[in-house]
Amino acid sequence: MNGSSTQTFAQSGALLRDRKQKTFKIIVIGDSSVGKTCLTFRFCGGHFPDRTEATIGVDFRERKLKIDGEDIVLQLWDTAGQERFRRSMVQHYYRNVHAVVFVYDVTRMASFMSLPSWIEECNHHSLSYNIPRILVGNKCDCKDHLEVPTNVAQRFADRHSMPLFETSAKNDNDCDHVEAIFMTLAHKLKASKPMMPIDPTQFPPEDIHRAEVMSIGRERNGVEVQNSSSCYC
Ligand SMILES: Nc1nc2c(ncn2[C@@H]2O[C@H](COP(=O)(O)OP(=O)(O)OP(=O)(O)O)[C@@H](O)[C@H]2O)c(=O)[nH]1
Ligand SMILES: [Mg+2]
Repeated sequence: MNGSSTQTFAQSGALLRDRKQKTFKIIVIGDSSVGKTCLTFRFCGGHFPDRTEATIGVDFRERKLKIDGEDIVLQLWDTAGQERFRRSMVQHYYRNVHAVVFVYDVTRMASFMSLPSWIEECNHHSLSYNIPRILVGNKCDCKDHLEVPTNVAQRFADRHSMPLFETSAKNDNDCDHVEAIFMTLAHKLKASKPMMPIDPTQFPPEDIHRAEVMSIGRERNGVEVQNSSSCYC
């Protein structure tokens, strides 16, 4: 394992630097404030970020891994949970996706209740049922504030044929490790049918960057940008 990095669209040209390297696009979706940014930052940046703001559009984070002697890149798309910050980007999220991570907050039942609508959005964008999908309950460190019992989440996960992981981007000592979750996914992806490297003609970062900048401009002009709410514990 080596070479972690976090980056935004502005730097994303680097993602295309080696077309032969297998790159897997993983989208991370779920309600605002469930901890998508913190989870992806923990895996790619190696620690819990000091502070986060609500994601606007999407942020890229990527990490190179060596699996069975082969270099692969996990490219995590940390998407915005707030509808107004994701509207213009949704089409891009779902293009050429190799895996989906659904995130809810174990201390906030509403975020768990929203999961069907996130699944529905995936289905609406014709995502193949064959691509790996996993369910992640975040903020397990807030033990005194649990609202989503594990057995309820497990039943939901079983119904949707997804593995369930409960974790904490902040402190994963007592729960599933963020590292292990993404490594499990990486092994699964690596073992799946041969993947095409991301094709720059179908994945033009410049266009996406333009879309993101436009979206930021619109939102910053029209509405005050809210910070992510903090932990519920
Ligand atoms: N206690 C605790 N707090 C967390 C954890 N993960 C995230 N948080 C906090 O939850 C808040 C929201 O985290 P973000 O990662 O910004 O949430 P998000 O899902 O990316 O939100 P959007 O970008 O708006 O969609 C922040 O205040 C984090 O510090 C965790 O595992 N434990
Ligand atoms: Mg975010």
